[in-house]
Amino acid sequence: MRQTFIKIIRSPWALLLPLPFWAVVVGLLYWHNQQILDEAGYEMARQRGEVAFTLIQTMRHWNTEHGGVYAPLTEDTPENPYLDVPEKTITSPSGIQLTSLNPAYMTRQLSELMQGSELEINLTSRRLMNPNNQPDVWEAKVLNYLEETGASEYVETQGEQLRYMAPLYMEPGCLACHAHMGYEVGDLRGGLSVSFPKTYIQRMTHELHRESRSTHLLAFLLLSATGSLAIYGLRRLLTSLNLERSQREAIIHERTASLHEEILRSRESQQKLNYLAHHDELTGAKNRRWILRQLDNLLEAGDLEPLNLAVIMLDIDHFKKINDTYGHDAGDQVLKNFVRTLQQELRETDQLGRYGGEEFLVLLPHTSQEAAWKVAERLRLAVEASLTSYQTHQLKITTSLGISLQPQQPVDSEQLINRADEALYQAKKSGRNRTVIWGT
Ligand SMILES: Nc1nc2c(ncn2[C@@H]2O[C@H](COP(=O)(O)OP(=O)(O)OP(=O)(O)O)[C@@H](O)[C@H]2O)c(=O)[nH]1
Repeated sequence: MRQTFIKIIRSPWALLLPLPFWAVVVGLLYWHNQQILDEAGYEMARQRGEVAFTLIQTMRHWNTEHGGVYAPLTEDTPENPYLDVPEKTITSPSGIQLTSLNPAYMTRQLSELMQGSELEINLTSRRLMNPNNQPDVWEAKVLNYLEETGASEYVETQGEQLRYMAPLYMEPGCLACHAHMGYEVGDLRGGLSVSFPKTYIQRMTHELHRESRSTHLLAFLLLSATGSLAIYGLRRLLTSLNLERSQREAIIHERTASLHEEILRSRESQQKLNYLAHHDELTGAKNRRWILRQLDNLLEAGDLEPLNLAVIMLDIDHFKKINDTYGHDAGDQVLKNFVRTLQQELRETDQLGRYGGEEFLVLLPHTSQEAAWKVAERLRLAVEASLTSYQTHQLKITTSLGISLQPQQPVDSEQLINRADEALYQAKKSGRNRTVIWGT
């Protein structure tokens, strides 16, 4: 989900994303606003119709309350043929003929006067006295509606006209003229319709519509631009975060690698230290400390029968000569080859260690004097037969060996070594390249 979001934001089309989004949102708001404006237009039309109706109705009340009013009898105001009241037409003391105008007659005259103007009114009747009050099709339909629902008004657009109609109910004052038609107080007698061109409302709402359009367009542009800017900012933030992350990853990678190297180095040096703790660096044989401890351990373990542990001390004959003749490096090579030769001849349980310089110790546990002699001789002969290649030279050496055996009366390691050393000394003294057992 998070990855998909990041993928969308980073796509080249992401900056255009706010456009359809805000087009839909602002479009809906605009549509809603249009609905409100249309409703406001309808309300304006209704109020205009209501005002006109109230004015006419107030005049009709006024007329009714006076039991009709007199106006001079003229060609435009003839006697009302549908009015059946006493003194319908009278003559004033000055000889002017005055005829009685009831509310219906007066309304009709007003309606005729208003004809052709922007606002027209029309009086309609349910039970006709005056055929001029015949409702048109729309009015007849609305009268039925008003009678059925008891609604106080009705507004509708008809073609290019907005039409408003409100009911007229029979009032006590009206009965004087209309009782003979069978009306009772409260009966729907007819209605007064008001009509005016739709353009009247359109004129008033046009400006509002225009303003609404430009406001919504502006809002759409601003919101889309802000959205695109926000996405642009987000993309930059993502890029910089990404960069920072890769830099951090590179640093971590680098540090991990160097840490790894460091660990390897320290492991290697630890291994070397461990090795050097037990071995002689030049020859690879066990070192002096180790071989002496090993001897102590063998003696302390106490599982050795007397005369069953042999210690051989051996020394290269005239080794100094090799150093002096061929150099120290040649001497080193001879020492290494010497150890290799000895190791090849020894069992796994036998221990070889460098005692010092060109002197070595071999520990032979569970070995009798006879067996130790054989081993020593085998070693001596192997060394004698070996050759060390150094540059163009093939160097030959011999070795002298002294053997000491653990006696009946136990002795310590130092005594055993001293005895082996003494035997070695004897071997050297008696001509070298030989084996001597201590005490024989
Ligand atoms: N190249 C080399 N020489 C060593 C090493 N350790 C000791 N030596 C040399 O070994 C020689 C031992 O000489 P000596 O003690 O006189 O004994 P040698 O010459 O073998 O004579 P003998 O033992 O009497 O036969 C000395 O010259 C030491 O410097 C080493 O690790 N490498």
